[in-house]
Amino acid sequence: VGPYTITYFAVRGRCGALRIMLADQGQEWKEVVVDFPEWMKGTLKSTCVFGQLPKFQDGDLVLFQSNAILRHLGRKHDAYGKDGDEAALVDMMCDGVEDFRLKYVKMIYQEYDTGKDTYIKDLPNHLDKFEAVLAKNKTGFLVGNKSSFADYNLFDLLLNHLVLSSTCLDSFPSLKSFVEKMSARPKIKAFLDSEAYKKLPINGNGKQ
Ligand SMILES: N[C@@H](CCC(=O)N[C@@H](CS)C(=O)NCC(=O)O)C(=O)O
Repeated sequence: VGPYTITYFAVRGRCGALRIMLADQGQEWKEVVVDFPEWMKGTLKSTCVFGQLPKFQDGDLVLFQSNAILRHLGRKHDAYGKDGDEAALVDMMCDGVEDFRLKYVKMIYQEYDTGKDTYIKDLPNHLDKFEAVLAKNKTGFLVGNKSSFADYNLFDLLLNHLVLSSTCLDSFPSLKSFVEKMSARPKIKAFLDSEAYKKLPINGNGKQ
């Protein structure tokens, strides 16, 4: 096992992308699973910088905020663009994925029953932005010609959306081929096929 430890609830949630990234980069990591009753006692929460999980340890470095963790891993594993300009574009794309993820999470946790259909109807207005970037770049990645943490983040969120609506990518050929290619990368495929991945629900409230 490498230097990495993820402390999180037993869900994919905000650790989906970073687990896929670690797997694809050939890294091993330790999982510390926190159950909700234990979390509610507040002891661990009081030690978390923003009172939330995930917590990520890289040796003595302790990090919170899932996107900061992705950036850290991007820097360490050469998945942050080839130069400063590409790094800026990777940041931009990751922030775009975060905006999209926040909308998804709001629908799942606050308005699943009343808002799911509208959310699905409105999805093309979010997907078309990523479709355009992939179609323009032509390499199969959001930025440059190799995978960055923004790709893993988008890939994870698209997998969630395919569970929500299996046909949602049908009119987005670049997104469809992006998901197919990412899914077929041998280490990602092995991870997605693993029990460790399959046993975890996507979200903490059982909605998907
Ligand atoms: N911006 C933070 C959000 C973290 C977050 O929302 N964590 C949730 C679980 S996904 C949490 O810890 N909830 C329990 C609580 O707030 O007490 C990130 O990206 O890591």
